[in-house]
Amino acid sequence: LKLRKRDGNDGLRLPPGPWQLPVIGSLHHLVRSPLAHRAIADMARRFDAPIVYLRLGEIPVVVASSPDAAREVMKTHDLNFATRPWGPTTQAIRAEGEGVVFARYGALWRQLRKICVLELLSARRVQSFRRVREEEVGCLVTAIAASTPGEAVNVSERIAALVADSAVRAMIGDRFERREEFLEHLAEGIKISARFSVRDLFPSSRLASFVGRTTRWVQDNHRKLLELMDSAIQQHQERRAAMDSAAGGSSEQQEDLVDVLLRLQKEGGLEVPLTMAIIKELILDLFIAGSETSANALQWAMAELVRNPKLMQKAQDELRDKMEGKPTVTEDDLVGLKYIKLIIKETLRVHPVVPMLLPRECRESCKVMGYDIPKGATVFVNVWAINRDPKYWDDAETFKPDRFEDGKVDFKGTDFEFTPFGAGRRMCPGMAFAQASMELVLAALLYHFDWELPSGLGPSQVDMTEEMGITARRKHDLYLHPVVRVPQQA
Ligand code: HEM
Repeated sequence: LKLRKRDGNDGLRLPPGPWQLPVIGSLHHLVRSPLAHRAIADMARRFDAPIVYLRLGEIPVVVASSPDAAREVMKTHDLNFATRPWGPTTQAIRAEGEGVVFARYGALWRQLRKICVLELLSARRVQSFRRVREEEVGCLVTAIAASTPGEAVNVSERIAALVADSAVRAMIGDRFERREEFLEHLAEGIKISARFSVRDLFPSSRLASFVGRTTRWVQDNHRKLLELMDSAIQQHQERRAAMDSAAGGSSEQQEDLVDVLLRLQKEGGLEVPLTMAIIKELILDLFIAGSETSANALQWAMAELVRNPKLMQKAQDELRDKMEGKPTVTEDDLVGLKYIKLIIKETLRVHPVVPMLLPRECRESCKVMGYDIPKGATVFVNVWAINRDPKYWDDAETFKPDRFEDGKVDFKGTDFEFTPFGAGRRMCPGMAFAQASMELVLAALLYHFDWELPSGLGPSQVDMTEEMGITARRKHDLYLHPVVRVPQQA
């Protein structure tokens, strides 16, 4: 790995980066390691640089790799980096409505963001889905308790199904007839979107567009998902109309997120009208942003705990002391529990499921850490590297939830050595939603069961191989034997 010349690029002082080849730029430095966050962390360490510059195909890419660089991107110059790149794949599928996650900075994004923060993902709304979460977790515990004795349970699969089911109920409601079909296409979409799209790296090349089959797959899948959203919306409208006429126009019921959006659309008065296309994209965005992330974080948490039986025991002792044999875990029981929260924080430090945050784009040339960042560059923040940097963390590679006990560092977006949800204007608005679902699931799994590894496997042998999809997830499913300790009341 040689240092690319720092100067000499139109007089710009670009951040250091590896040497480049014509056409492909720095791509060859990443092909051997599909886990880009690791390869780029390695580069930053070798250059001893807080920020790294690469060129991936035609795209200039800058990766902030220290807390100070992260602060400059997400606080000092937040507004300048508050847009997302708009590559050919995004363009192709978001022709009618941008959604919020990949929306460009502007009036539409500002409005959708406000709707997310104030209406869809607010603490009050998250609280309104408490019954959904408790019921779904109850079903999970029942299913695990009923599993065949002596057979290991696929914990990864169970967690993913629970998170997806809870999300469908909160977002589209209990009665969506095409639920299975929707979840299947969503899973397929998540798989395809994780594929590398040649066309996005060479947006001006017609050849890349020709070989870029991924874009077409993504497009087909997206079209199908939109059609399914159409039918969900139609079902909502029919139900609402029936209820309104039965109740003389004053029906009150628990709203799911589609209900909320349809109500806001009807009330009107918004700066940018909420079209059906926007509503559909927004709901899909929330599904994709919300399910994979929380499910993967929970799987990592369980894997870390079986690797560290003493920590698992500590969490179980706290839960079982507090609960005194109560037959079900409810969200009231979580108040005052400390260790579960520390475990979730430490999981997101060691396994930040969105390891380089989502890409931002530099709107106007500016300087970060004294280096020139060209207009149009794609900008990432390598939180995976920052979260494991021994300059900021003692014993950085070790899973130690107790490190957060003094409460000094949190993931709320003000401590730049720890931003698994990002920071600033584009920070994750789903933090409260994620926390509520992760805490209850983890508490129930640890309270009702003890967990044993398949025979012959010691804690240090638990496979922790990582795979990059749209999130950094476990490559292999986690299988464990549950032993019921506190039976759940039917
Ligand atoms: C462990 C769980 C989660 C993690 C680690 C996570 C992490 C993130 C990260 C890193 C970003 C990008 C931030 C940036 O660019 O600075 C993001 C954006 C976003 N997340 Fe989450 N997220 C989680 C759960 C959720 C949930 C449950 C929802 C909604 C139900 C959600 C909705 C969103 C949305 C809408 C955005 C886009 C925000 C924007 O671009 O303005 N996330 N999330």
